[in-house]
Amino acid sequence: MLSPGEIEDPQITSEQLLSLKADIRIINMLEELAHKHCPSQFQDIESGGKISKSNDKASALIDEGRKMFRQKNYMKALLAFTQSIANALDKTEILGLAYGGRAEVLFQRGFFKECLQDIERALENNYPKDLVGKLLEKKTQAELNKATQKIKKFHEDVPALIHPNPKISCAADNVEILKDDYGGRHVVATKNIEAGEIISIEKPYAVAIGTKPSQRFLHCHECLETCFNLIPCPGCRTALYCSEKCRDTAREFYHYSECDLCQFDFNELLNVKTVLKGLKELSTVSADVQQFDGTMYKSDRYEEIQVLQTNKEKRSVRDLFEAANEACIVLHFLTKYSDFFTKVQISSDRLKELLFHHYFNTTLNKISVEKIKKASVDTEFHEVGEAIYAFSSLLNHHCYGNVAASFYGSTLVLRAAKNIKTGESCCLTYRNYNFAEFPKLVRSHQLFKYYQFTCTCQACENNWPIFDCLDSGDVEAYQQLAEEVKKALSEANVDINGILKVVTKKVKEFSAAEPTKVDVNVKRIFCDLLKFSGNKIFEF
Ligand SMILES: C[S@@+](CC[C@H](N)C(=O)[O-])C[C@H]1O[C@@H](n2cnc3c(N)ncnc32)[C@H](O)[C@@H]1O
Repeated sequence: MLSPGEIEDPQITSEQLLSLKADIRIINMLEELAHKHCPSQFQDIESGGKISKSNDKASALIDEGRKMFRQKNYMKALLAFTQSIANALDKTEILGLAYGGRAEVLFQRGFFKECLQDIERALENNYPKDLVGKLLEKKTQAELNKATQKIKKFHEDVPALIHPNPKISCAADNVEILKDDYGGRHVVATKNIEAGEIISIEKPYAVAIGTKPSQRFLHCHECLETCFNLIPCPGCRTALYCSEKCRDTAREFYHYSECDLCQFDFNELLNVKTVLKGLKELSTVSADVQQFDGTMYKSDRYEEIQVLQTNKEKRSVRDLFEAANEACIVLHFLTKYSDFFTKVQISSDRLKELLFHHYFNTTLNKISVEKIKKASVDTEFHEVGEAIYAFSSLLNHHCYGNVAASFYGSTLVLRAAKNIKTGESCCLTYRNYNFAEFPKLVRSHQLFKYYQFTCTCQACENNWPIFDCLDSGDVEAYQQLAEEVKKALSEANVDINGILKVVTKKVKEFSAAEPTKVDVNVKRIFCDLLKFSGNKIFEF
């Protein structure tokens, strides 16, 4: 793909581009430049070839899976068989063999329910007749062992909203959405909220799985739940799902055309998914329901997503170019290689504009979906993917945020990370740019780079020092608490709720003044503990 540096033209400034006003005029001007400087970029991508499913590749991956299984490297075996399943052609013996191989691995690791599902799938996909007898023996053994399976679900149930907000579908009745000239829309407490209280429980509008094998071969690409026996999209070798339900939902709402893009290695772009889903929604929902009347803020409606901030007017030429270039490339491939325009009534120019708009809208509002690795006072996080949320995106940034995020699959639960007073803004700490870890200069630079604003939070205005220079606080009491946390989270004695009560009590005692080292540590432990009932990493 053409890099923005290659079209850097001293004649153009972002002011001149933005003075063209209409997005389509900006995109067309940048497209013209791209054609002038790199006329072959579409062909370059096309010459990489359409990478479709291949039984040769699938067969090689089965061999790899078997080798890993013999070496007792069960995780690598699982990844190889799942990749083989993604590559194998539907209803072929190779697909049957890949399911059969994975069933063996799942049996070995005690995932009997998943093993039984894969045995059924192997049988439905032409598993070789001479090997069926052995597979059925495994089935009998798995049936016998099913009741002994230890891990039945990968996280606690998503909590319930006890007092729903009458105006925001995913929120509790303790917040409202306000708007001002400086920070735009933001979320404000309408009553005193105690540390730990739920603010919202929100499902994403769209998600995009990460690109690493540990992300894409162990999680559903639609709901981001952990799954050790994913099933493939029958059309491309990219998308994998935890169930037929997720596969069908994805196909209905965005994969209907994304599937054709996947074959050119456009790896699940969040902005493209959002546009495809939005267009499908607009074309299928009746005009009455579609009308955004402002009485209820909804998380599953495109209007809410479309009007999320873009900061387009503050972007550099480089950013504008990248967005325009991506929009033109996606349009080219959709036009040439999919039947998108027979499914959705829209002009090419309008589609380009929407892709351009959502490029910015997504980069500014996307939230990273995390998993937590069990530890005591030093918790590790791993990203599963990225998602876009209509309400949670409205929380502004604070370098010592008062809201904690936990994920259950892709469902995002926001809770107060300390006591929040009526009228106070509810804020997250974007990309974890917190005052204790990053000096003000670094925070300002990064926040401006990613979000185009200058932070004026208490920590920035009052120049709070970084962790090492803070007052210590009651260290003795902290050490005692840290020991209790360690004990409560030790393998033999996991008692999240008990220890959470103890830590919540401490967090509620925080004063409004500059935090001490102990305050910062206790708040971090508190936020981590809130996450323990959500996504976790499981040993396989
Ligand atoms: C994810 S959005 C938050 C919602 C946004 N305020 C809106 O109106 O849609 C991020 C953008 O909000 C604004 N913002 C967030 N935190 C801010 C803060 N502390 N001060 C000023 N602007 C802020 C910036 O424009 C930033 O790019």
